Amino acid sequence: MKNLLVVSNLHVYFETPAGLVRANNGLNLHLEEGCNLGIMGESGCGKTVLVYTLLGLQQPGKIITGSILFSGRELVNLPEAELNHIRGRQIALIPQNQSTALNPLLKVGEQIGEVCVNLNRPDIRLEGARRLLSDLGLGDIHSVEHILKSYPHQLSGGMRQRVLTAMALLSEPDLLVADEPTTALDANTRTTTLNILKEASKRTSLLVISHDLPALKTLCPKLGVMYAGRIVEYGDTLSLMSNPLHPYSRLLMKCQQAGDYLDIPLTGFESRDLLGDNEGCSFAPFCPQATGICFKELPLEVCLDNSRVVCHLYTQSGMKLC
Ligand SMILES: Nc1ncnc2c1ncn2[C@@H]1O[C@H](COP(=O)(O)OP(=O)(O)OP(=O)(O)O)[C@@H](O)[C@H]1O
Ligand code: NI
Repeated sequence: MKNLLVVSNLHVYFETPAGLVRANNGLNLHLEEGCNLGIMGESGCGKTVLVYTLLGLQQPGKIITGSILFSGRELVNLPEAELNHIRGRQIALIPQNQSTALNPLLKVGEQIGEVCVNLNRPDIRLEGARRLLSDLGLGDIHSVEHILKSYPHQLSGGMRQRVLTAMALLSEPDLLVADEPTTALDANTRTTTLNILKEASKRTSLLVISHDLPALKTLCPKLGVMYAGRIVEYGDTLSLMSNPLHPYSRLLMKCQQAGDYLDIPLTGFESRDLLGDNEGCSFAPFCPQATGICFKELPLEVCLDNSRVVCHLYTQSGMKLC
């Protein structure tokens, strides 16, 4: 299948008073057209930085090198005017926090109208939004009308999620990025959100960032595990879950089985660890299988059947480099 997104050796650094924060540090990933990809990793490993970099929304003070090919087009260093054309149109975002993502002072219908104007698509206007909202699980047209005339605070979490998803889908994007779509939701809203995203994935490819492994299992056939600014393992979601290869992935899966929540750092890894220019593997200090080389040399990516893993355990065994 053709790749929609190929990220190669992406570095996103921030200059801060404490030093250089290496938030994405040699990150590789690819997403095939029509195939959803999930990314999981504990808090602070650089997931949201990746999302904002894909959308060209990083703040001043950052240094970005590497390559982001989207539909064959290089996004790194693309002029703002051209990025503007891609952002929100070909790549859309459902932001992390649905309760603050909508303007509390404007009715939902007005906000959707604004999106249409920004997209320069007056043709889709509210008619398209009505259809989308109804396709996203509001079969009853009166409910749709009710939503359009409501202020965000008058809606339930599930309804706000439908509105945000409908707004993101209005431009018929090729890629929809959802940053932590189920975090901090009650069980009902979480189920609704998963159904909405499933419906959305009939129209577009999804990149889902989440701590919620069961949600990723439901939505994404492919999974990337992220640690300290890198994807350390990539593969089929089901096989990665049942047979993780990277020692960090093994730890993640074990914690999930035990029901631990990944907002709590599970390795003792802290943001300040992104400050050092590690010679070796960032996970080595926490890795039960680390050997001398892990502290000295950065492991290269190794390709196994359907997966990729960045770990000396596999480079040492003579497996094929990607
Ligand atoms: N503009 C910035 N300037 C300096 N450091 C930044 C900036 N943006 C992000 N960072 C740092 O980059 C690191 C990664 O942050 P990021 O928000 O991507 O984490 P995350 O994986 O999304 O975590 P969470 O799961 O908690 O959302 C953090 O240490 C953060 O403090
Ligand atoms: Ni985040």
